[in-house]
Amino acid sequence: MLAVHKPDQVSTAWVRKESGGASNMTEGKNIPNSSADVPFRSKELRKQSLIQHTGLVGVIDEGTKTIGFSIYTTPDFNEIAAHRVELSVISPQDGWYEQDPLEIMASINKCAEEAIKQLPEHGFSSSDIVSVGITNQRETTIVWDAVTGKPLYNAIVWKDIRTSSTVEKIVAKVQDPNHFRNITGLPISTYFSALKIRWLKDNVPEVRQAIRGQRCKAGTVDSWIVWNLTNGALHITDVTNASRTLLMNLETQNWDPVLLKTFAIKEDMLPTIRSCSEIFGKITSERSALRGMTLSGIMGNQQASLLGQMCVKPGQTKNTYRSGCFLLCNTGDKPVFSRHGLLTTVAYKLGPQAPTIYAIEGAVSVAGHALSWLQNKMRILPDSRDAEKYAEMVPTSGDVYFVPAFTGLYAPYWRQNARGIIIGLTQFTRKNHIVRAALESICFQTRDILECMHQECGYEINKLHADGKLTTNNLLMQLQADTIGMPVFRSQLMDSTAFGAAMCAAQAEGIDLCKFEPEKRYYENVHYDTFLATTTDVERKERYGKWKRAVERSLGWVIKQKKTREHTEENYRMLSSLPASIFLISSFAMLVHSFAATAQ
Ligand SMILES: Nc1ncnc2c1ncn2[C@@H]1O[C@H](COP(=O)(O)OP(=O)(O)O)[C@@H](O)[C@H]1O
Ligand SMILES: O=P(O)(O)OC[C@H](O)CO
Repeated sequence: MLAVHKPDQVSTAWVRKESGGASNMTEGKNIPNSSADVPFRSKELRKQSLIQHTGLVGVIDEGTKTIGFSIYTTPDFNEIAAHRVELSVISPQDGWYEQDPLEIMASINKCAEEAIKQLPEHGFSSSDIVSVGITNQRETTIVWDAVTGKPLYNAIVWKDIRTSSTVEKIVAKVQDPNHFRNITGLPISTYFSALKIRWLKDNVPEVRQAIRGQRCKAGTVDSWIVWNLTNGALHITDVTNASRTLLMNLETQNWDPVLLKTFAIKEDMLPTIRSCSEIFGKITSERSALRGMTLSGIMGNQQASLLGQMCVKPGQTKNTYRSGCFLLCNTGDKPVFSRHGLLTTVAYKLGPQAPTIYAIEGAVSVAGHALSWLQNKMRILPDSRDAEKYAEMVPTSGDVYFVPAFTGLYAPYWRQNARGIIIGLTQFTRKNHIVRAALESICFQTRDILECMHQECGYEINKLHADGKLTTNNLLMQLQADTIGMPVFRSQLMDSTAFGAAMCAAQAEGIDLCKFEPEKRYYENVHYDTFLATTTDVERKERYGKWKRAVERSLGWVIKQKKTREHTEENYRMLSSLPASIFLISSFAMLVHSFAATAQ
């Protein structure tokens, strides 16, 4: 059941044609964005407000698949100019995902240049941009030479699993995948940057050489962008990105000496950790059309969308549906440590003196990516945007379940040895059933995480905020409500991530974008489409039970990790080179940490 939801009111039927914004969804190589492509889904929301503008904010949105630069008016939030391009992924081996750091910078520069060119037609110029914010894919790691400014290897992308065997070795040694959880909030997993930096150090001679010469810098993509935009003057990251490295102490919000020692990473390689919203410095790169502008916001993209969705009160939860899915639940100023596989992360810190707000997160590695796979590899979908049309042609998935564990399963399972399965096939199964099962897999994985969140935090989560490209798929949204038995509020803002990042950047300049309160937003139109559940408890229980059985069958498929370069490199001795004493030190330090925490 689908309804348009105005604040405090569920109104008449939603008309699909009004959703609009299709041009923003284009998956072409270059994704043009005209002035008509303001970030709202409904045409009615595109009305220019009559309020006095207080300057423009630019946002660099560096996603895994798409890079964009958008320019917004303040204090209202209207996207008046934007340019987006797709970013290539290099996959030299199964489970390896890399991106070219130079392509990242070239794309950012291109997007900024093209977006700025659109300003005069709206009566603005680049000098009206008062601040620039960055939001980026998290965990993805880049190392570069501080002297030449050149990358020393490709970026290793968050979902890359080349360090699986290292993870297994560490876990075997410490006997607990959660050994560092009460320091970092994270399990030991291929997902996080520490493992990637360590791999680069052990496997790339140029990196080792640069480390020896004290010229090696490492960081997540935000740091690489800032370094380049400031000609190497700033090596910084923000606390949300730092909280995804497995190197940051959640309590002190500094690099943790024990973890640095454990992964043999020198602190001087790493960026300084700053808040999400402050005046970081000026953009000086002569390659950038943003030269002379102030950089004042940095946030990991999933935390940015939590903020952009206005999930500012404990218990408020959002899910961003993109290549992966990322559910974050705001837990206020106290970190909640998970016992069921969720991550504890920094949600935001809106200024050096502002309180740190935490979130608990469940990450799903494969969501929209499953549709891309059906499109590009299986070729049963002409385009992932056709998924809704294909899935609607059948009333159910025909009892087919699809567990897209292409690189193992993330939360709440954290099983690297799982692999994808499609189960329940009969002679009547058609491609439409499989497409529908792929959509349902996104919904079931979301439910897995929501159940955990409920158990971990005790919050009565009774609605889910949804955003991300995939949410244009109405059937997906309806299936989601039907799977979890609660309303799904689809944001009318096309891009909550950019909104969160824009809020951060604007705030440092003293401009409040919507004051972080939904009711203070300057536009008064529809905020959300609401999708209401149409299933009964019994139906949900039965289908979810089957999903769980399918997941069971996907676990443990990989008996031994495939032999990769990582295993054959003579010089790769992560754990053999890791003296037992380090683990003793780390265990001792953990005891001290726990003791300190208990004493408070
Ligand atoms: N209109 C759509 N309908 C269904 N799926 C879509 C649509 N647009 C994008 N996708 C899916 O969303 C994913 C890409 O979203 P995007 O936000 O560009 O990715 P990323 O977060 O990785 O940068 C792809 O996996 C694609 O399959
Ligand atoms: O750009 P996305 O949506 O793939 O974001 C990736 C996440 O930040 C990874 O943790």
